[in-house]
Amino acid sequence: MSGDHQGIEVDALRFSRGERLVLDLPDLCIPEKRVGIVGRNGSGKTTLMRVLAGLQAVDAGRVLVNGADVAGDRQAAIRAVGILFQNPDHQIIFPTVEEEISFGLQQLGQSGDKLVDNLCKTLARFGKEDWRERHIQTLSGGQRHLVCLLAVLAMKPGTILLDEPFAGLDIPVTRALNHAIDGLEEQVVMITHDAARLEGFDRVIWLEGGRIERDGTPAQVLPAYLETMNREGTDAIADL
Ligand SMILES: Nc1ncnc2c1ncn2[C@@H]1O[C@H](COP(=O)(O)OP(=O)(O)OP(=O)(O)O)[C@@H](O)[C@H]1O
Repeated sequence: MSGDHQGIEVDALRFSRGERLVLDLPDLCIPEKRVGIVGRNGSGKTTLMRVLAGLQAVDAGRVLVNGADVAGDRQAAIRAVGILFQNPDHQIIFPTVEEEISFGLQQLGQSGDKLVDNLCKTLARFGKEDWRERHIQTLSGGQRHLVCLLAVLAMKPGTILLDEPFAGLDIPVTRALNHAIDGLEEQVVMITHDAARLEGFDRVIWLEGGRIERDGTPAQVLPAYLETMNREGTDAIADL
Protein backbone atom coordinates (compact mmCIF):
# COMPACT_ATOMS: atom_id res chain seq x y z
CA MET A 1 0.00 0.00 0.00
CA SER A 2 3.05 2.26 0.20
CA GLY A 3 2.62 5.47 -1.75
CA ASP A 4 -1.16 5.21 -1.92
CA HIS A 5 -3.10 8.21 -0.71
CA GLN A 6 -6.58 6.93 -0.12
CA GLY A 7 -6.21 8.15 3.43
CA ILE A 8 -8.04 7.12 6.56
CA GLU A 9 -11.45 5.54 6.99
CA VAL A 10 -12.92 5.19 10.44
CA ASP A 11 -15.93 2.96 11.18
CA ALA A 12 -17.61 4.30 14.34
CA LEU A 13 -15.09 3.94 17.17
CA ARG A 14 -15.75 3.46 20.85
CA PHE A 15 -13.10 3.04 23.52
CA SER A 16 -13.55 3.27 27.28
CA ARG A 17 -11.23 2.79 30.19
CA GLY A 18 -13.14 1.93 33.33
CA GLU A 19 -15.84 4.55 33.73
CA ARG A 20 -14.15 6.95 31.36
CA LEU A 21 -15.21 7.17 27.72
CA VAL A 22 -11.94 7.97 25.96
CA LEU A 23 -13.11 7.95 22.32
CA ASP A 24 -16.55 7.95 20.73
CA LEU A 25 -16.34 8.77 17.04
CA PRO A 26 -18.76 8.43 14.13
CA ASP A 27 -17.85 7.05 10.71
CA LEU A 28 -15.20 9.29 9.20
CA CYS A 29 -13.59 9.50 5.82
CA ILE A 30 -10.30 11.41 5.89
CA PRO A 31 -8.68 11.55 2.46
CA GLU A 32 -7.18 15.04 2.93
CA LYS A 33 -3.40 15.35 2.77
CA ARG A 34 -3.01 17.75 5.71
CA VAL A 35 -5.14 17.15 8.76
CA GLY A 36 -4.80 18.81 12.17
CA ILE A 37 -6.10 17.40 15.45
CA VAL A 38 -6.74 19.90 18.24
CA GLY A 39 -8.27 19.69 21.69
CA ARG A 40 -7.57 20.33 25.32
CA ASN A 41 -5.38 18.08 27.48
CA GLY A 42 -7.02 14.70 27.96
CA SER A 43 -9.47 15.11 25.05
CA GLY A 44 -8.32 11.89 23.38
CA LYS A 45 -5.89 13.12 20.72
CA THR A 46 -2.98 10.79 21.48
CA THR A 47 -5.33 7.86 21.95
CA LEU A 48 -6.84 8.58 18.54
CA MET A 49 -3.36 8.61 16.98
CA ARG A 50 -2.55 5.29 18.61
CA VAL A 51 -5.79 3.83 17.30
CA LEU A 52 -5.09 5.18 13.79
CA ALA A 53 -1.67 3.52 13.93
CA GLY A 54 -3.20 0.23 15.05
CA LEU A 55 -1.35 0.38 18.36
CA GLN A 56 -4.42 0.66 20.55
CA ALA A 57 -7.26 -1.86 20.51
CA VAL A 58 -10.76 -0.39 20.80
CA ASP A 59 -14.06 -1.73 22.14
CA ALA A 60 -15.90 -1.21 18.86
CA GLY A 61 -15.08 0.10 15.41
CA ARG A 62 -12.40 -0.26 12.82
CA VAL A 63 -9.76 1.85 11.11
CA LEU A 64 -8.50 1.44 7.56
CA VAL A 65 -5.44 3.43 6.54
CA ASN A 66 -4.68 3.38 2.84
CA GLY A 67 -6.75 0.23 2.67
CA ALA A 68 -4.98 -1.57 5.54
CA ASP A 69 -6.91 -2.79 8.57
CA VAL A 70 -4.30 -1.40 10.97
CA ALA A 71 -5.39 -3.30 14.08
CA GLY A 72 -5.98 -6.61 12.34
CA ASP A 73 -3.03 -6.76 9.97
CA ARG A 74 0.19 -5.45 11.50
CA GLN A 75 2.29 -6.21 8.42
CA ALA A 76 -0.02 -4.12 6.27
CA ALA A 77 -0.20 -1.46 8.98
CA ILE A 78 3.54 -0.79 9.07
CA ARG A 79 3.47 -0.17 5.33
CA ALA A 80 0.41 2.04 5.50
CA VAL A 81 1.04 4.28 8.48
CA GLY A 82 3.96 5.66 10.50
CA ILE A 83 3.75 7.46 13.82
CA LEU A 84 6.07 10.01 15.37
CA PHE A 85 5.62 10.16 19.13
CA GLN A 86 5.92 13.31 21.20
CA ASN A 87 9.10 12.20 22.90
CA PRO A 88 11.80 10.72 20.65
CA ASP A 89 13.22 8.80 23.59
CA HIS A 90 9.99 6.78 23.70
CA GLN A 91 10.54 5.83 20.10
CA ILE A 92 14.26 5.20 19.68
CA ILE A 93 15.44 1.74 20.68
CA PHE A 94 18.84 1.35 19.04
CA PRO A 95 22.19 2.95 19.85
CA THR A 96 23.01 4.30 16.39
CA VAL A 97 21.14 6.19 13.67
CA GLU A 98 21.84 3.44 11.14
CA GLU A 99 20.41 0.73 13.36
CA GLU A 100 17.38 2.80 14.24
CA ILE A 101 16.45 3.51 10.62
CA SER A 102 17.38 0.01 9.45
CA PHE A 103 15.11 -1.64 11.97
CA GLY A 104 11.96 -0.39 10.25
CA LEU A 105 13.30 -1.45 6.88
CA GLN A 106 13.99 -4.93 8.24
CA GLN A 107 10.41 -5.05 9.46
CA LEU A 108 9.42 -4.54 5.82
CA GLY A 109 11.52 -7.56 4.87
CA GLN A 110 14.42 -5.57 3.40
CA SER A 111 18.03 -6.61 3.75
CA GLY A 112 21.42 -6.30 2.06
CA ASP A 113 21.97 -3.72 -0.70
CA LYS A 114 18.33 -2.73 -0.89
CA LEU A 115 18.23 -1.88 2.79
CA VAL A 116 21.51 0.08 2.67
CA ASP A 117 20.34 1.92 -0.43
CA ASN A 118 17.11 2.99 1.29
CA LEU A 119 19.00 3.95 4.45
CA CYS A 120 21.37 6.17 2.45
CA LYS A 121 18.57 7.73 0.41
CA THR A 122 16.64 8.55 3.57
CA LEU A 123 19.64 10.25 5.18
CA ALA A 124 20.41 12.08 1.94
CA ARG A 125 16.82 13.36 1.70
CA PHE A 126 17.68 15.71 4.59
CA GLY A 127 21.41 16.06 3.89
CA LYS A 128 22.30 13.89 6.89
CA GLU A 129 24.52 11.30 5.23
CA ASP A 130 27.13 11.93 7.93
CA TRP A 131 24.72 10.83 10.66
CA ARG A 132 24.79 7.18 9.57
CA GLU A 133 27.16 5.98 12.27
CA ARG A 134 26.30 8.59 14.87
CA HIS A 135 25.41 7.36 18.32
CA ILE A 136 21.94 8.54 19.29
CA GLN A 137 23.32 9.67 22.66
CA THR A 138 25.47 12.25 20.89
CA LEU A 139 22.41 13.86 19.25
CA SER A 140 20.34 16.66 20.74
CA GLY A 141 16.61 16.34 21.36
CA GLY A 142 15.77 18.08 18.10
CA GLN A 143 18.22 15.92 16.19
CA ARG A 144 16.68 12.80 17.74
CA HIS A 145 13.28 14.01 16.63
CA LEU A 146 14.60 14.23 13.09
CA VAL A 147 16.03 10.69 13.34
CA CYS A 148 12.57 9.46 14.34
CA LEU A 149 11.02 11.27 11.39
CA LEU A 150 13.66 9.77 9.08
CA ALA A 151 12.98 6.30 10.48
CA VAL A 152 9.28 6.75 9.72
CA LEU A 153 9.88 8.21 6.25
CA ALA A 154 12.29 5.39 5.33
CA MET A 155 9.40 2.97 5.52
CA LYS A 156 7.44 5.03 2.97
CA PRO A 157 4.06 4.84 4.64
CA GLY A 158 1.24 6.63 2.82
CA THR A 159 0.18 8.31 6.06
CA ILE A 160 2.30 9.87 8.80
CA LEU A 161 0.92 10.65 12.25
CA LEU A 162 2.72 13.37 14.20
CA ASP A 163 1.95 13.79 17.90
CA GLU A 164 3.01 17.32 18.84
CA PRO A 165 6.21 17.10 16.83
CA PHE A 166 7.52 20.44 18.09
CA ALA A 167 7.25 19.94 21.83
CA GLY A 168 10.50 21.03 23.43
CA LEU A 169 12.16 22.16 20.22
CA ASP A 170 13.75 25.56 19.71
CA ILE A 171 12.59 27.98 17.01
CA PRO A 172 15.20 27.15 14.33
CA VAL A 173 14.72 23.37 14.73
CA THR A 174 10.94 23.82 14.72
CA ARG A 175 11.19 25.84 11.53
CA ALA A 176 13.47 23.24 9.94
CA LEU A 177 11.16 20.37 10.91
CA ASN A 178 8.15 22.37 9.71
CA HIS A 179 9.86 22.88 6.42
CA ALA A 180 10.63 19.16 6.20
CA ILE A 181 7.03 18.25 7.03
CA ASP A 182 5.59 20.79 4.57
CA GLY A 183 7.63 19.16 1.82
CA LEU A 184 6.27 15.66 2.45
CA GLU A 185 4.15 14.04 -0.22
CA GLU A 186 2.59 11.73 2.34
CA GLN A 187 -0.70 12.32 4.10
CA VAL A 188 0.10 14.05 7.41
CA VAL A 189 -2.11 14.03 10.49
CA MET A 190 -0.73 16.33 13.17
CA ILE A 191 -1.69 16.96 16.77
CA THR A 192 -0.67 20.41 17.87
CA HIS A 193 -1.58 23.03 20.45
CA ASP A 194 -0.18 25.63 18.05
CA ALA A 195 -3.28 26.56 16.05
CA ALA A 196 -1.27 28.88 13.80
CA ARG A 197 0.61 25.82 12.55
CA LEU A 198 -2.60 24.52 11.01
CA GLU A 199 -3.27 27.51 8.77
CA GLY A 200 -3.23 26.17 5.25
CA PHE A 201 -4.18 22.65 6.34
CA ASP A 202 -7.03 20.97 4.48
CA ARG A 203 -8.98 19.93 7.56
CA VAL A 204 -8.98 20.32 11.34
CA ILE A 205 -10.74 17.98 13.77
CA TRP A 206 -11.42 19.35 17.25
CA LEU A 207 -11.84 16.69 19.94
CA GLU A 208 -13.61 17.37 23.21
CA GLY A 209 -14.04 14.57 25.76
CA GLY A 210 -13.28 11.93 23.13
CA ARG A 211 -15.95 13.23 20.74
CA ILE A 212 -15.75 15.50 17.73
CA GLU A 213 -16.67 19.04 18.68
CA ARG A 214 -16.05 20.45 15.21
CA ASP A 215 -14.67 19.13 11.95
CA GLY A 216 -13.96 21.30 8.94
CA THR A 217 -11.50 23.67 7.35
CA PRO A 218 -9.15 25.64 9.63
CA ALA A 219 -11.36 28.70 9.09
CA GLN A 220 -14.44 26.76 10.19
CA VAL A 221 -12.83 25.21 13.28
CA LEU A 222 -9.94 27.22 14.68
CA PRO A 223 -11.61 30.54 15.59
CA ALA A 224 -14.25 28.76 17.70
CA TYR A 225 -11.64 26.46 19.19
CA LEU A 226 -9.36 29.34 20.20
CA GLU A 227 -12.27 31.37 21.50
CA THR A 228 -13.38 28.47 23.70
CA MET A 229 -9.88 27.71 24.98
CA ASN A 230 -9.19 31.36 25.77
CA ARG A 231 -12.54 31.77 27.51
CA GLU A 232 -11.83 28.93 29.95
CA GLY A 233 -11.35 29.86 33.57
CA THR A 234 -8.36 28.93 35.66
CA ASP A 235 -9.83 25.68 36.97
CA ALA A 236 -8.69 23.58 34.00
CA ILE A 237 -6.40 21.50 36.21
CA ALA A 238 -9.37 20.38 38.28
CA ASP A 239 -11.01 19.03 35.10
CA LEU A 240 -8.01 17.00 33.93
N1 LIG B 1 -4.44 3.42 29.29
C1 LIG B 1 -5.26 4.30 29.87
N2 LIG B 1 -5.84 4.05 31.06
C2 LIG B 1 -6.68 4.93 31.62
N3 LIG B 1 -6.99 6.11 31.07
C3 LIG B 1 -6.46 6.41 29.89
C4 LIG B 1 -5.57 5.53 29.22
N4 LIG B 1 -5.18 6.11 28.06
C5 LIG B 1 -5.82 7.31 28.02
N5 LIG B 1 -6.56 7.48 29.12
C6 LIG B 1 -7.38 8.66 29.44
O1 LIG B 1 -8.03 9.03 28.25
C7 LIG B 1 -8.09 10.44 28.14
C8 LIG B 1 -7.45 10.87 26.83
O2 LIG B 1 -6.03 10.75 26.89
P1 LIG B 1 -5.09 11.21 25.68
O3 LIG B 1 -3.69 10.95 26.09
O4 LIG B 1 -5.57 10.56 24.45
O5 LIG B 1 -5.41 12.77 25.64
P2 LIG B 1 -4.70 13.92 24.82
O6 LIG B 1 -5.80 14.69 24.17
O7 LIG B 1 -3.64 13.36 23.93
O8 LIG B 1 -4.07 14.77 25.98
P3 LIG B 1 -2.72 15.70 26.04
O9 LIG B 1 -3.01 16.93 25.24
O10 LIG B 1 -2.64 15.99 27.52
O11 LIG B 1 -1.58 14.88 25.51
C9 LIG B 1 -7.38 11.00 29.37
O12 LIG B 1 -8.38 11.30 30.32
C10 LIG B 1 -6.54 9.86 29.84
O13 LIG B 1 -6.36 9.93 31.22
